[in-house]
Amino acid sequence: MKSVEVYILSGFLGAGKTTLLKNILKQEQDKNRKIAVIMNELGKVSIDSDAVSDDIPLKELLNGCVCCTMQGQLEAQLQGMLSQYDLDAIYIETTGAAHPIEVLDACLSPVFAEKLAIGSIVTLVDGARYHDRRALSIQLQKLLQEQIHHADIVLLNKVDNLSESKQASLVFDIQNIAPDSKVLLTQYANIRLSDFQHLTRKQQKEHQKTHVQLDLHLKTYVHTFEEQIDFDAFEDFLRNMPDTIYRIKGYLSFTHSQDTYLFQYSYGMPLYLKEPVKMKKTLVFIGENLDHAWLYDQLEALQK
Ligand SMILES: Nc1nc2c(ncn2[C@@H]2O[C@H](COP(=O)(O)OP(=O)(O)OP(=O)(O)O)[C@@H](O)[C@H]2O)c(=O)[nH]1
Repeated sequence: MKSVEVYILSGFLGAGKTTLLKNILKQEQDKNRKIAVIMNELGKVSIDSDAVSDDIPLKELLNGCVCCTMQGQLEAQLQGMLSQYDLDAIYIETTGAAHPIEVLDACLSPVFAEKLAIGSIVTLVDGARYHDRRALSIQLQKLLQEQIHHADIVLLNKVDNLSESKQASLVFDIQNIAPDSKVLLTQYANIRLSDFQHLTRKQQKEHQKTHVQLDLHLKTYVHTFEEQIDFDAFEDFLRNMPDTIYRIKGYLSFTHSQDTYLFQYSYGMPLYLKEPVKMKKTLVFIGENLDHAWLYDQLEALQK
């Protein structure tokens, strides 16, 4: 019986996991391989699921992290996919707060032992964020380190935001943490399947368990706008919000235009992309110790 390859895409919030997944799915489809995707998001609503075309089986695990509270659900999803489809590979996109080994553990249930072949753990690192990692809380720094330490391949991504000397020093730092891992410098997570498929998996190393809810205090907040908002006021809000908001994504529409925009924010960088389809105007925030009442008031005020 052939076994289904499983790949785990890991990396901190906004590092480029969905960008990588899109690249990979295109290459897998060009090779006519049958692929399924499991996406795990910390928030209650899914923003990234559009990255996966309708002909690819997709299961979403929302509002929690597979590495702690949702391991059982991941096992159930894997089981369901294996019985429903004849697959070549399953990709699991973890939340930015996930510990890759905990996710791996959930895939190693005795129930699947003969059906799944763990391919590799691919960890993405946002170059500029990693360079400034000391600004993050100790727990988050530890998490970034663990995500790198357990990777079979590390992508130092967003190198377009890094000077050559910073790139070199970060590769050195990463190789110190993960001496046996392959490290690639990437822009928009542009790699080939052969870069990460059929790597020899390392032995599982000892790891320190880091739970999203208990240790990291990472919280999510979801806000839905009824009305269009003022663009300049929104940009002011972004400049003034606490720097412990690490990630925002969702859909917006502004008073100056009839268009809907997909909005992405990671590590200080906002990005607005015109969205052809009208979407509910919902933003998901992820950060440490989020003050929900403050966010609610600030965001509601943007509609006035
Ligand atoms: N400048 C630059 N931006 C990038 C690069 N790769 C990804 N991005 C952008 O970074 C933002 C976050 O990328 P995603 O792929 O959504 O990141 P993610 O890790 O899936 O994010 P979460 O699921 O929220 O953890 C998006 O706006 C991407 O277009 C890169 O190499 N350079």
